[in-house]
Amino acid sequence: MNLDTPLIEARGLTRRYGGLVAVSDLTFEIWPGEILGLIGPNGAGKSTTFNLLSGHVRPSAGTLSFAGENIAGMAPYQVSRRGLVRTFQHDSFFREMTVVENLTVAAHRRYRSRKERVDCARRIAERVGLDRHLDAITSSLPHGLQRILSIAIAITPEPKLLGLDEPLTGLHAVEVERVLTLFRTLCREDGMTILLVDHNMKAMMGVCDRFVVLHYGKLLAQGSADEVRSNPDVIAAYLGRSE
Ligand SMILES: Nc1ncnc2c1ncn2[C@@H]1O[C@H](COP(=O)(O)OP(=O)(O)OP(=O)(O)O)[C@@H](O)[C@H]1O
Repeated sequence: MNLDTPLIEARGLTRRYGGLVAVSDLTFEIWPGEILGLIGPNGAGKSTTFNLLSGHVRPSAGTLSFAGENIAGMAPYQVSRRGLVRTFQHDSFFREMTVVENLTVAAHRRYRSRKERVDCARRIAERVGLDRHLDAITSSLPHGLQRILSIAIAITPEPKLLGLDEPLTGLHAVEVERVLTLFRTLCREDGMTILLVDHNMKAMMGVCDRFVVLHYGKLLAQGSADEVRSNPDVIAAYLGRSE
């Protein structure tokens, strides 16, 4: 991994919906090994930016590269094959299957033999702390563990960049801490890069290395938690929201 080269490089990224510019001339980078928080008030363009990166939305203008390769306009499956894997706001797994069965399905693309897939499933389960729940039916797990399973499925192909769309929604405080610890581990120990979008600002401020702040689709600010927290433009954009 070349730490001097951005993993994501967006230049003038723009997405229009008729007369509405959801993302406007956005230029930013995501660096290898960081947890980047994408924040901004409601309607700022976070989801659209996230969808542009993962290929779920096509740019109207601008360039977008991932690990040095132009990915603007690629389909989601092409982007994910290159190592940019995302989660969605809803959990995506087979609810009536067990944890190990879900993870075995997720290992399908990486391994050919059933034994290799099951071994991989067990390894990933251990990595994220689901090893005690291998045979639990997924729908019977507490919400926090279901969320961890979604993340486990996303990391099974060993992505270079893991995009997490509101992964903390609906989790109670203990579950949030557990998931944040997992994010830190994935970055620090597994060398993964994480893009995080979430409305839980306290958690975001605690876990993200750096922030990109959007407002009306434009880049408003970027920097560390302290830098964006003390930025008058950011404070004004949030109109005194204390979180
Ligand atoms: N498919 C679409 N068609 C038309 N307008 C859209 C579409 N998707 C998003 N928009 C508009 O683009 C703007 C940015 O929306 P987006 O969902 O990216 O913001 P957001 O920061 O994720 O908001 P939130 O925090 O509320 O989820 C909004 O004005 C939204 O209404």
